[in-house]
Amino acid sequence: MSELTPELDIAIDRVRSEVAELHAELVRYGLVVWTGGNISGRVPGSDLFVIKPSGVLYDELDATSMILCTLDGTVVEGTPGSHRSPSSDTAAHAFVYRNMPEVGGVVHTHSTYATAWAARGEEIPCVITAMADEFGGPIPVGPFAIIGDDSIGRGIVETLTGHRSRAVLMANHGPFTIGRDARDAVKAAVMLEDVARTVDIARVGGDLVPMPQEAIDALFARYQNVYGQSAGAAPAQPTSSQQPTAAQDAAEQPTHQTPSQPAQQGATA
Ligand SMILES: O=C(CO)[C@@H](O)[C@@H](O)COP(=O)(O)O
Repeated sequence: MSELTPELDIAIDRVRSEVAELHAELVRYGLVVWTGGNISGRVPGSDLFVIKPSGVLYDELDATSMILCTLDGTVVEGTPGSHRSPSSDTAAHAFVYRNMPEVGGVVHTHSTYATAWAARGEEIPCVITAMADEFGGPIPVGPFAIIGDDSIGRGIVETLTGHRSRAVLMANHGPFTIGRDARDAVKAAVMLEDVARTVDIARVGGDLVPMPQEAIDALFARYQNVYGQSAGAAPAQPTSSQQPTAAQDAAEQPTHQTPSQPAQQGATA
């Protein structure tokens, strides 16, 4: 296990806070009921990840209730939250982190429309530009696997390795999503449920109209590389009515020189 240096402690605390806060997004976007979903985040530069405790209500979650695990899914004893059992899906998340080094976050939900496609064992065809943007093609179905060993994680890795999609519909179970970090994986889960609902409703009304592959490729490339704000985008300037007065300016001058902050990272796709 990684040596617990002060720098690593800071990184762990940052991931704890982010993963804890992101669970509220699952509730906000209607992706979970009760405790039926989980998020984990890899601690960058280490062989550790943070995951939610099993069966704990989302409004009881905070940074200290997250559970620190090694990449084999073992709880790091003596760390905050380690008195509880980690998520039922800890083995699956750990398997993904061990086998997909580029993945920094994993999410699992039973969101309604995505889980309905999983119940049919049917991939979601890429028939809307929102899918091309976010997933670059269809949302694949993974094998039926039950909790208890590496089978769910193995199914996720075998399905998503080399696939553009950051989401997989595990047959008869529900969606798992991956991302470069936990926030990216949560975004994938949110966008997945949106497109699953749209395509499901569209299909009720009639035949789905396929999109040309070259259009899907072009949309995916644009969205992944151009959409949103560039990293160096200047922060929004206040409008004339919001111009601070001289007094406000003076009041906001720091009493000490703080190091200049890097330009605000713009929102990215
Ligand atoms: O899908 C399942 C159980 O089948 C779990 O992912 C879900 O209930 C959430 O469990 P946890 O609270 O993360 O242990």
